[in-house]
Amino acid sequence: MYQHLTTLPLPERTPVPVCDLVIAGASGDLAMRKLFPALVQRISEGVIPEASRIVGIVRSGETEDGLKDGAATRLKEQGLKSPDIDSFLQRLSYVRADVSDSATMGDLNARLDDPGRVRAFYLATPPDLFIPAARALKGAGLLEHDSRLILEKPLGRNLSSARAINDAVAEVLPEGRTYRIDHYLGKETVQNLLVLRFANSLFERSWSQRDIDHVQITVAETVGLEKRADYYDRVGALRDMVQNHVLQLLCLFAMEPPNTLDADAVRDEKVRVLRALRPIEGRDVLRYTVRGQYMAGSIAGRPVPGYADELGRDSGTETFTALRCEIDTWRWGGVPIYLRTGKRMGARCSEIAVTFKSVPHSIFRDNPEPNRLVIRVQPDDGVQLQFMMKVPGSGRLKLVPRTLDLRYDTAFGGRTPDAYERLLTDVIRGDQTLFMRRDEVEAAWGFVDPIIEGWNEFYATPHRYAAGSFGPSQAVGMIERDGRSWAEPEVQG
Ligand SMILES: NC(=O)C1=CN([C@@H]2O[C@H](COP(=O)(O)OP(=O)(O)OC[C@H]3O[C@@H](n4cnc5c(N)ncnc54)[C@H](OP(=O)(O)O)[C@@H]3O)[C@@H](O)[C@H]2O)C=CC1
Ligand SMILES: O=C1O[C@H](COP(=O)(O)O)[C@@H](O)[C@H](O)[C@H]1O
Repeated sequence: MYQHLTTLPLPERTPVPVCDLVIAGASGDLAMRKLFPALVQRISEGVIPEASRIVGIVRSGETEDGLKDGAATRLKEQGLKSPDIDSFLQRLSYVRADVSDSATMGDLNARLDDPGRVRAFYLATPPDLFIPAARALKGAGLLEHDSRLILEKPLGRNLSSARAINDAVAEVLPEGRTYRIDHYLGKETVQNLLVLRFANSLFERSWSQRDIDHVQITVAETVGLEKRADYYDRVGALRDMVQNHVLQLLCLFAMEPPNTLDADAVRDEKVRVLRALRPIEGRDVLRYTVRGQYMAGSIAGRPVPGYADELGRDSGTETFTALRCEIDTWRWGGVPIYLRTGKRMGARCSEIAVTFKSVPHSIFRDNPEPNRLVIRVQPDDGVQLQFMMKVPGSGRLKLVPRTLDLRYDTAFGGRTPDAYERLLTDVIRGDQTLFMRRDEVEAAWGFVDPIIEGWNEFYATPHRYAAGSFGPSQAVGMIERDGRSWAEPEVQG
């Protein structure tokens, strides 16, 4: 049905210039699972030019050959092909340095001997290193020319620590060369949200309180702590997922049309959404938020332990949160936006489900169900539109809801690039559209901070939910109080 689409050429973008990409934290989980695979892919496709170099910063005493063997093993485990891995390894070298100490960066400085190349430093390190690392790189003279600095999330753990990082970074390089990653922005379907909204007049005209009853944004994961127990237990679901990924989805969903696709035009509109979010403060957290922590349960028939067992101790950290938000603007006034995210849920699913208002008057005996548009971010990325149809042959116009299901893979075929593939090449190209500007990050913390303060005062203990469910019953109660119910994501067997 969508065969003709597969023959359309992909849009051309400006070529990626030759670069030196330096990764601090090159032996870490993020580098091994996300950054290296993305680079293998981009190099094998010829997107990153051959002359480019990847330099990993490590602190261990292991030899370069040993480090490369370790990287090759991890990449093979992830299903990447040996010739592609070899091609990546030819461009990869390591230097030993402490990224927070400029005195240790002599070798790195010597390695970066071509000022004509685009130079980017990726801090895939614990976030408490962002300030000392930025200063040390500056002190070593490495942030000159057109150098770029890439910062991973989470940027701080509240507004004041985020500001401190942003201030320190601003002292060593301008905002135009600072790339704050939120990898959700690199996901194809998240970018498709811009196209869906602003390249189709059909939707934009209905995109407001006039036609939309409510919106549900779900980012559900089946994984638990993985190997990040210490990090996660200090952070929790609100800081780990809502402050960044979930609020970014909300921004792209709700923002006004930007005048152009320029980085600042898009980011100006996103920041307006964040600033218009109605604060949830004090005791309101009991009404408009839910905290949860998973107990033992089963996912897809497999038993999984509870959070405290995985962690090895009791904890008051939330692994699930649901919020009822409102955006105080003319476009969105009165439209509840329900957000929920959690670990160890019944299915992995990220989606934005939009429920439109019911018809004002039904001329049928059956009441038509409201139209629903589901923007599926992952898995099975695509767009589903539910509307009412007549049951064929039904004499009295019997109505049923049916869904038009447009899936990315069916529409386009081929492989969908991982978010980091897109983001890494955007840094090298110098395109900041899919990166968070400092005011965005700070506005997001400005919304999240009062919730955390309210939790500390009034809501210290999260409710329990069984692993494999979609969160605690209190989250169901929160939406049912409004006479609505959660859209249950499809559970995969
Ligand atoms: N892993 C993930 O899926 C995600 C991670 N992130 C963020 O990415 C960053 C990295 O996370 P992750 O890879 O999981 O963490 P890891 O703990 O696995 O890796 C951290 C890396 O930083 C290195 N490092 C620490 N201190 C220094 C230093 N002073 N100088 C040089 N290198 C140093 C470590 O080297 P050494 O081995 O010598 O200690 C290690 O390679 C964090 O900010 C995290 O929040 C964000 C999203 C997802
Ligand atoms: O940033 C993070 O994202 C992952 C989820 O990313 P996804 O691309 O797999 O949806 C999450 O598991 C992790 O806790 C968080 O730090």
